[in-house]
Amino acid sequence: MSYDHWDANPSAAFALYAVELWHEHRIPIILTTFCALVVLRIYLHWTADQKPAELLVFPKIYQPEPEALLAPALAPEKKKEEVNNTIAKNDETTTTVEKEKKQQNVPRRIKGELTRKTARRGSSEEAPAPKIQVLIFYSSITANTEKVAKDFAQTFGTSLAAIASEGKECPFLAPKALDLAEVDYDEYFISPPKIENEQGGGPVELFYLFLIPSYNIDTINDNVLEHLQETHHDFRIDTAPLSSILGYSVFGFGDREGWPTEEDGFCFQAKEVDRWMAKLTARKRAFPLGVGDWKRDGFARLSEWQIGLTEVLTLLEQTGGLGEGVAGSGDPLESDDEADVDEDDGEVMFDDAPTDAKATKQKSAGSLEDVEDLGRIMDMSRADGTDAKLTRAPIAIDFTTSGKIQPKVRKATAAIVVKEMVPKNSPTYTSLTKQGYSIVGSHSGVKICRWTKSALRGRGSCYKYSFYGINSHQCMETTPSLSCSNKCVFCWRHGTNPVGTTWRWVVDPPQLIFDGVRENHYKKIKMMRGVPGVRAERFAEAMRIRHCALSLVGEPIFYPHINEFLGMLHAERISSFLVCNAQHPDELAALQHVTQLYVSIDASNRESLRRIDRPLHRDFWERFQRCLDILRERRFRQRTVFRLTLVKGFNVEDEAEGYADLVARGLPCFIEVKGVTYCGTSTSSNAGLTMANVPFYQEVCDFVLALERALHKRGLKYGIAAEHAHSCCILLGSERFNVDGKWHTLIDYEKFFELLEAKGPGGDFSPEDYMGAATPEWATWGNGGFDPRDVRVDRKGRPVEAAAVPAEVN
Ligand SMILES: Cc1cc2nc3c(=O)[nH]c(=O)nc-3n(C[C@H](O)[C@H](O)[C@H](O)COP(=O)(O)O)c2cc1C
Ligand code: SF4
Repeated sequence: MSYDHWDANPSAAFALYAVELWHEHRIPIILTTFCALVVLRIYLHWTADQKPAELLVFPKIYQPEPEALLAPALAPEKKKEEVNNTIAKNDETTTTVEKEKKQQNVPRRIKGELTRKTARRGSSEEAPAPKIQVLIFYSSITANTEKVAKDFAQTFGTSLAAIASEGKECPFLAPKALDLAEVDYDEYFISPPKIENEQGGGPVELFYLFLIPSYNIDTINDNVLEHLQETHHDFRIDTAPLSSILGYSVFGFGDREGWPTEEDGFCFQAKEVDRWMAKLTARKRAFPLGVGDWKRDGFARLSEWQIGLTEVLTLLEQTGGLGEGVAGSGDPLESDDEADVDEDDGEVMFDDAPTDAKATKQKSAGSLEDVEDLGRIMDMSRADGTDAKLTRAPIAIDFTTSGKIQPKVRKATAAIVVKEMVPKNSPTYTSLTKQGYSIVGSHSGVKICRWTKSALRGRGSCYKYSFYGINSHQCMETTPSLSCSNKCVFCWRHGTNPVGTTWRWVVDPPQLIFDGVRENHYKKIKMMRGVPGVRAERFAEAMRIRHCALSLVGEPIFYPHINEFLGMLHAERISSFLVCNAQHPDELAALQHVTQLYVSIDASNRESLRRIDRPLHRDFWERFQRCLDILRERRFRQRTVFRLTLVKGFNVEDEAEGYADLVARGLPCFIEVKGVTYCGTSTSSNAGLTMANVPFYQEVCDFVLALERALHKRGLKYGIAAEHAHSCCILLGSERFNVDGKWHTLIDYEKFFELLEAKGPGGDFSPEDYMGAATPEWATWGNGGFDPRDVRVDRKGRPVEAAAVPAEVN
């Protein structure tokens, strides 16, 4: 290359030189530049990690003030120093101006959770937890309630002070008693007042209690009620303006001397306050309405109510809510109209569907999983301390032929693939849980019956209260075997229960079943806490099961460890009414003492029985008769009952004579006759059953009179002892239970347990040994059988004078 022209044209010469240079050294130039860029990139990346908050794309509005970035506890100097340090560090890579700009324009990067302004109750977050202020509103004319309210505030305050979770400050402020004659209604009942936390800091949430004596004369109560009602109806105000309070509950004082029943006005104003508060709070009834007679049980009832409330507030403190369940618990799935619930027929179904949905989502389990479950169940049983031999199931028991029990032990391979009767992912499980059953283990179930709910609401117990003195709200309805060997046309189990003649499933240990059914029963009772009309007194009583009806669905004596299960009930002084279908004579013969032993007598002859019960056993009639013989043998050991279910067109007409023959064979202590309940399911429709098959109460009466005549004709000493028209049910008794012209159908339960404890489950004692007091007059034949203490309602919940409503009866 020549450089002669440098002088003539230096710029052209330089360009020429640069091009030449490029051509000669372009590879090292490119590589050097590349390396320099890589180094720069690494450096920038590294410095970016050091300053994560500096994102350049957000506008200024998201930029918090520098002070806000710093902990409020820092001293101003320290804050300034830190800001300077941050800026100085940034200067290493960018200009100060750029740094400040970035500092102001970027949002703070937040790591972890947002800090809530209000800390959740029981949490350890920084913001002060809200305090709970219990306000006790009372009215009082003759000053009784005023004194009670003031004392109550003291004692309740003491119980609340003991509630605080471990290591945490007590969330409750001292309860305040407020006289409704002095408070400004607008301040408390149009919207909850803003209450100052006297202990300083943190918000205050409110819980309302009411102590209300009733007066059928004009008093302050009328003003209060009028105000509550007007507030609810005021179109300018939300219909539930008090929905932000935590909960409420009402207790009423009254006088049974002047106002013996609620229909007569006992505690009527407390009921009214309860009703309006439910509306104003959007059903935040935290505990059922309590009522007490000022002169008799007022204080006992009040202290029960207080115990219940303490439990509710403990739950509130721990979870922040009133607990799962029905209206009043804050459960959003509840009916949104209190009146609807008030007017239903008492049937509140617990839909376990979410669980089902989960269950159905589970992938289908194979036999291998069943084997694992079996292992699990056995392990659990041993952990429980249950006798290992009780868990050595599965046992394959052949129920298809009668004779001495011969458990057929199958080949080893068959035992390995043994399945659960009702696996969680089965349609049967889904269907049963949708109907309100809780499935326990793999073959047991528990459900709250309609009468238990009815009794909790003071609307009457089932016929077993009238006949045998059983409180329906203390009755647990359960079965240890959901499987049955019949497919009765009138079965209200919706045809979903498994059927079989042989136990071919996993056998759960009795302790697992007992614990599970008890736990689920109580859980369902607790869910009734917020239901309108539930009485605090009965609710408290219901938390102690006293009776078990082993009759829910399936065949209880199908369960191989039924005697052990009964032993567990009796050990807790829970009486047992066991209903069997007269198809398992061997198991019946092996059955130890139960409080009352039922055999279903669904027909008087072979053909009728086949049509009605649709039995799976080929030798059903022989089995049936053998069961009657066993009952006859046992009549001085067990309190035996024939249960006749009348289905018009199937087993009523002209069958009284046939039934009398069966009675002559079995000689039961009692005969219960009831009209069938139509459940309207496909099972019943498929079986050709319609409402026309349901007998009227008068028809049941006619049948019973015909049966009585037929019995007398045969020289059998039976008479009509009691009735429960509401359930379409009538009881005939052996004269053994008629003492000096008075029927004694009630049971002395305490005596039964004493005898059992003294003589053992197979001990020698007779039904007369635990015969109870005389049947109450109102329950005897001709008097209807409805407990005068309860309020009779029709299916809409309206009080009625007399009704014969066929109902679910077990
Ligand atoms: C005039 C009068 C009317 C009453 N009316 C009823 C009533 O309708 N229903 C009821 O259960 N109790 C009724 N009682 C009973 C009171 O509710 C009961 O005595 C209550 O404990 C009074 O509370 P106090 O002293 O706080 O006012 C009535 C009492 C009086 C004196
Ligand atoms: S109907 Fe049956 S389960 Fe219900 S309360 Fe009466 S006995 Fe108990």
